[in-house]
Amino acid sequence: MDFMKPETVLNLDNIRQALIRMEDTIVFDLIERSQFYSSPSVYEINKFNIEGFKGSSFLDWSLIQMEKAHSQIRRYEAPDESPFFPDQILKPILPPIKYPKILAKYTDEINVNEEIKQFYVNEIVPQVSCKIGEQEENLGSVSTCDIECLQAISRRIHFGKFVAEVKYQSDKLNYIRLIKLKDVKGIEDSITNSVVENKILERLIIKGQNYGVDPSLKYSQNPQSKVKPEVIAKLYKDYIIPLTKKVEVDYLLRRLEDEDEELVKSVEV
Ligand SMILES: O=C(O)C(=O)C[C@]1(C(=O)O)C=C[C@@H](O)C=C1
Repeated sequence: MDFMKPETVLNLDNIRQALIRMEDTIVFDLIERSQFYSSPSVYEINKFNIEGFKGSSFLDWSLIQMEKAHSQIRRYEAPDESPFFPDQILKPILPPIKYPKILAKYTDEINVNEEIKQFYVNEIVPQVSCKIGEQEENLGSVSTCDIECLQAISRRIHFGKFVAEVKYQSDKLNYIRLIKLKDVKGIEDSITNSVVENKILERLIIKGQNYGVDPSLKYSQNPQSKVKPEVIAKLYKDYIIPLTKKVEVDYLLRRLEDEDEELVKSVEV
């Protein structure tokens, strides 16, 4: 898909292909994280005395520095990128890109990164790290690895906005009615496709089994998967897919803010 060509983005098959490709990134990033100890110091508030950063963790501090640098190279101008600290990012050094409008005007306000950070730290880290505890010399590596994981998961989850936009466009009158009724359950049901969800979970098990082992050991007695494939599938089932759906619902609930008023009025509820 090409963000300069909205028709390639607003296509459910293309979006689902992109989501499948993102599974690879996420699975590999989690495998990277599994080399390290859980490292609670990275997440503890005020663990290190960093000037001007009272109330933050070392991870937050690292993430802010990274987002400042990435914002200057235009990362957050792309419609598929959402910063964790939107009020801290800087103006790009490179000239702005004029992306055509694909999503509704309030898109940047739909941001679940705080929830992503919470489940990443509280659920993912303890389940994927090789050991509970820490190794002082690895704290920096842990935080850079965490940033990779968080950015990949955030991009995947916020892709829900594109899914929601396609679904809205393909069944506008029904969605306008559901949105006017504030029928959250109705919207949730209409965006849910259990067949697609089950396929994702099955595929993740296979990816975890294949990507997580040294290919030369694949047929040995004890190939030792680096992250248990079931753990990856369960993280998707319990957090990544539900949060993607939350993004879709949150996006749709506001969709009439960017719709023709006459059309909205004409839909009876
Ligand atoms: O592919 C879709 O239709 C989506 O809405 C995305 C997604 C997902 O998170 O992968 C979420 C909800 C659907 O039930 C199926 C899959």
